[in-house]
Amino acid sequence: MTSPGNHHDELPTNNPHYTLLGAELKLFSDAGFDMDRVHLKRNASVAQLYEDAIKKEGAVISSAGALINYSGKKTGRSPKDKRIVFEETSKDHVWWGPVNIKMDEHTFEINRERAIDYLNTREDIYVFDGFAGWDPKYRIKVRIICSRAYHALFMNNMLIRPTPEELEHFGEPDFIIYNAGQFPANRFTAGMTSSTSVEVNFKRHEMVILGTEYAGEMKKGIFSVMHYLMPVKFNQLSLHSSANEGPDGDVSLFFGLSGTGKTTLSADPKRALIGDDEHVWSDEGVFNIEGGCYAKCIGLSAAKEPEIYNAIRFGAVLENVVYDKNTREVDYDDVVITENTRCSYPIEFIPNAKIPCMANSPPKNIIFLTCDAYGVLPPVSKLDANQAQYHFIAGYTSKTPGTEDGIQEPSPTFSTCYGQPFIVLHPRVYAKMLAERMEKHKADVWLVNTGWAGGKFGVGQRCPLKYTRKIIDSIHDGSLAKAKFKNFGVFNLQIPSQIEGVPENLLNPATSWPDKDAFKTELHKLAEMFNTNFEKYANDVSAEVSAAGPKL
Ligand SMILES: Nc1ncnc2c1ncn2[C@@H]1O[C@H](COP(=O)(O)OP(=O)(O)O)[C@@H](O)[C@H]1O
Ligand SMILES: C=C(OP(=O)(O)O)C(=O)O
Ligand SMILES: [Mn+2]
Repeated sequence: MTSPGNHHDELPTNNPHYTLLGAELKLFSDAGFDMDRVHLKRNASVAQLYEDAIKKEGAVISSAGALINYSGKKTGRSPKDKRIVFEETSKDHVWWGPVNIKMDEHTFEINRERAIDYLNTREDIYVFDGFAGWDPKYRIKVRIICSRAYHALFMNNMLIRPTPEELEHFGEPDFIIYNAGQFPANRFTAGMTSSTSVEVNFKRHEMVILGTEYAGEMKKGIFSVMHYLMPVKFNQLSLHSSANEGPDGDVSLFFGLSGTGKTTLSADPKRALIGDDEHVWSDEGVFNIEGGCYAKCIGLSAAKEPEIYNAIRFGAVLENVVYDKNTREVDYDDVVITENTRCSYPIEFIPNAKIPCMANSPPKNIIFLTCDAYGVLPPVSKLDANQAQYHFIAGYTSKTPGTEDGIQEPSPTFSTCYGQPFIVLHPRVYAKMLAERMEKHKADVWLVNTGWAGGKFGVGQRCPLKYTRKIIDSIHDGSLAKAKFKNFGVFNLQIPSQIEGVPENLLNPATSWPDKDAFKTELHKLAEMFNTNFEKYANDVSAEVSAAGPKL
């Protein structure tokens, strides 16, 4: 079982799939790894990754058994440092611009070499082989190569974990991430502007990470890859949404930018969790891309979010949290390191997860989560088909502090497809596929504002989670679809007059704001922002969709 120079004899023998042999090993030497020196640890056990992270990276075990790690300087994504390689296979598909910034092939090669050179200097190199996409018809094989045990454990949680048989017959991966995030990029390399670089090469099926140890880059990187491959190669629709399923098999999708409530609201004891962040609406139904969840930990409590709270145990990875040195208890309210404290855990840590994470029916309810910082949009409204298109393309919401480098307070944004940082193709491509599917399967579409509400609920406070949950319940039990609606002017949204368990006053910002003039001013201001933002999409949609926006 040993090959020259590769210290396999030192490895535990109780995991026969640990070792890479022959042709598989040759992929590493061909890539530039110094096989006489490096020590590959492939799909190492959770226990071993814990030990390594503790010994080498200063990780500690929380009182609940999770592994507490730190990602260093970067505690959120670095969208300004993300690049896509401009080459013959990608050039006509990618929506080039501020989201998908071009990088030339040569620069990619320089950075890739730099990453591998750095990895060659490490004592251990961690390899994690897993899948993205639960439906075997559309899944891809992903290989993570990294220098931190913490990153390997993170991707062990976030990708779909292979069975021993699948690992044994894994073969050549469809996509590889080289994560040398501990080492900086060279700012003086042509085309580079900082020492952080997150770059995807669709021709080479590779991604390179330098100068950031924020683990979320890897999972969102794979999401970008799927956001390209699914529509382009498979004609299937990838979605930045969570998904769950009711006892009768009805599927709900929750779209939303980071921090809007995908993870929180999809973990619902009354429903089976399909996934918390990335899905595909395929010809067969809905499937999750990932094998785990990545929850925000800020303000987390057992009382408010018991499913997530209890998922934080042995095997889970806690990032950038503050803990008590004696008890090892985590203080989820302490945000001195970052507001973007996180935990990743395998999806089966949520008690009612649906494994395999897929449903063979199309969604019945589609919920657009928005976090309105102005407190103008109602907590829930019903959208018609044109409004659904309009709002999906507009993607109005707020950025949550800490999720992106440099965002310090909730900042209003139009994040197209409710996930602008991750889309690779022009928004019209995803919007068209969504419209076709919604039309065919007659899904109901709801706009839910989990952000600031007006009146006594407003002023510095988000819509209380317990009321948002009641709203979601009323969607799922069918009562909301049958409710009496009235028109919410300017935006022309249909809002319900009543929902059981929700104060009536909360449902209509026009009445919940104590200062009516201030409300009107804010409403008009937001409507104008919508109209200005949508001008750039005027030629991409029908006249009916364009007309579905606010009217002043
Ligand atoms: N009304 C609400 N609905 C959903 N989440 C809320 C609400 N009010 C506060 N929150 C908090 O907002 C955060 C939502 O984050 P999360 O569910 O992880 O979002 P996402 O998965 O979309 O990134 C959680 O910390 C949650 O406790
Ligand atoms: C991990 C992220 O997303 P989400 O909050 O949607 O899980 C992110 O935006 O970096
Ligand atoms: Mn989430």
